[in-house]
Amino acid sequence: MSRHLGLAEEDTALLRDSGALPIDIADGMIENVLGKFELPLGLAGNFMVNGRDVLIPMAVEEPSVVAAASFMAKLARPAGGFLTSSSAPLMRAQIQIVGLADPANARLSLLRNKARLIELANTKDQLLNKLGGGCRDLEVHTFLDSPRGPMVVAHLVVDVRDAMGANTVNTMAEAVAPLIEEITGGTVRLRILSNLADLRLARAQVRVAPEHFETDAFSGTDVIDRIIDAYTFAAIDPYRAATHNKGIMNGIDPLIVATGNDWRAVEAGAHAYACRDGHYGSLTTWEKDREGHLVGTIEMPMPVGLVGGATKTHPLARLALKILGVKTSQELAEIAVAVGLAQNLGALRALATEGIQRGHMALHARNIALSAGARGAEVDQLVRQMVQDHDVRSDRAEALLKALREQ
Ligand SMILES: CC(C)(COP(=O)([O-])OP(=O)([O-])OC[C@H]1O[C@@H](n2cnc3c(N)ncnc32)[C@H](O)[C@@H]1OP(=O)([O-])[O-])[C@@H](O)C(=O)NCCC(=O)NCCSC(=O)C[C@@](C)(O)CC(=O)[O-]
Ligand SMILES: NC(=O)C1=CN([C@@H]2O[C@H](COP(=O)(O)OP(=O)(O)OC[C@H]3O[C@@H](n4cnc5c(N)ncnc54)[C@H](OP(=O)(O)O)[C@@H]3O)[C@@H](O)[C@H]2O)C=CC1
Repeated sequence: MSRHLGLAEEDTALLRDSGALPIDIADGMIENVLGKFELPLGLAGNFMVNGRDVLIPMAVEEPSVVAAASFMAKLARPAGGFLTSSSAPLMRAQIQIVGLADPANARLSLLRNKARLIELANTKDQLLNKLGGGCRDLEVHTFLDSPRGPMVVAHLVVDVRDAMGANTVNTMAEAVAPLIEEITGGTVRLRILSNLADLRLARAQVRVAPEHFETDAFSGTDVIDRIIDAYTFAAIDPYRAATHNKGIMNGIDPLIVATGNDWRAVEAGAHAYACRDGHYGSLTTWEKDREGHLVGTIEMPMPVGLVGGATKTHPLARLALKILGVKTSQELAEIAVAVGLAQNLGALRALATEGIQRGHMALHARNIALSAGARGAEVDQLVRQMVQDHDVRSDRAEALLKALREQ
């Protein structure tokens, strides 16, 4: 496996070693370090993204996630896998201005001084400028009747290149605050990025022919219609959309965690974007094309980096990026949404046909066996029995284990 992944000796040792994150590095990452909390790191296969085969490292505790993603990536391959694109890595930093008698006037004064403000912001990150990034634009939003009086919010729009960019844009926002006060005569309060990263979008699309969905119980066309009904349910009903989008994040979060990125930022952006039209809806769409093939798309914010945060400090995050073979944050973002799309399809296919429990519980049975106290070969024996009997429960696992040990 290591040879197939092109890993060096030390990479393989890192994966085998339970001490992949040295305690002194962990101690430098956060405060009051007590120890380390580990998660399984799996590898989803079969993914082809823009014609390139790519293995997906996934750090996750939930069974059947890696299997479902791999399964759907396999179904996607005959029609070319996933096609992706993305916008430039643009993040927004917000600067809140209060105490203004004349918000409309303040807005125009800020826009008149746009070039000065951008220039000042760009003095804060010479390296980013050299790399082709930097502050690109200024937007000004006015809230005339907030419960605390008028409020003006300036947005710095910053190309953060291969960083997630929170620290980068926060530094810029703090740097321009005094000039903003001078220009507007108001008082600056918050200076912080927005996690609604709606200018940093990643997109993926996939196409699957009906024959790949065919089973003994369902025709391929029937499965496609059922998947589209399932999607429509999420599109119209926020109670369903929350679960549907959770299924998408089942694929995305494990990749974000494995690469040392900030999953809270990705989650916040995803759900805020899902209600951009004033209605919480699906992050994906599922339709049938003229040939009767199922076509799925996803478009959502994906603020991820290859530098900064824990991406460089956590040894396994570096290794995950090496396995992915990505060179830019945009490539990583595009792969992340492709995995989210595959994961969504996996859940919809199962839910719309046989139901989620058979496939999920068969894999979850290992967890149940482990928590009942089974170890080594006992785990497989318990799993085999529970799956065969369609009876995956803790009390059953405990009873089976007791009987096994008494033999
Ligand atoms: C679980 C499966 C894939 C079984 O599916 P299956 O058809 O019973 O299994 P199979 O043994 O025939 O395997 C089919 C393929 O699945 C993959 N596969 C199968 N097993 C493995 C494995 N161990 N490791 C890696 N890959 C695996 C693999 O690609 C394999 O093909 P092969 O390689 O054999 O040619 C299927 O039942 C499935 O996709 N279920 C959906 C599971 C799911 O979505 N889980 C997420 C958790 S539920 C949740 O939290 C979200 C939800 C559901 O609420 C979201 C929503 O409501 O929208
Ligand atoms: N609301 C939120 O989401 C918040 C998140 N955070 C946290 O912020 C962290 C991410 O911030 P981020 O700004 O990415 O991290 P860093 O500040 O650690 O890294 C970004 C810096 O890396 C340098 N750099 C080197 N190579 C590149 C390159 N190719 N592209 C871009 N920059 C490069 C840049 O300049 P230089 O080295 O010269 O500075 C850049 O400013 C995460 O840990 C996140 O959890 C923090 C606050 C709020």
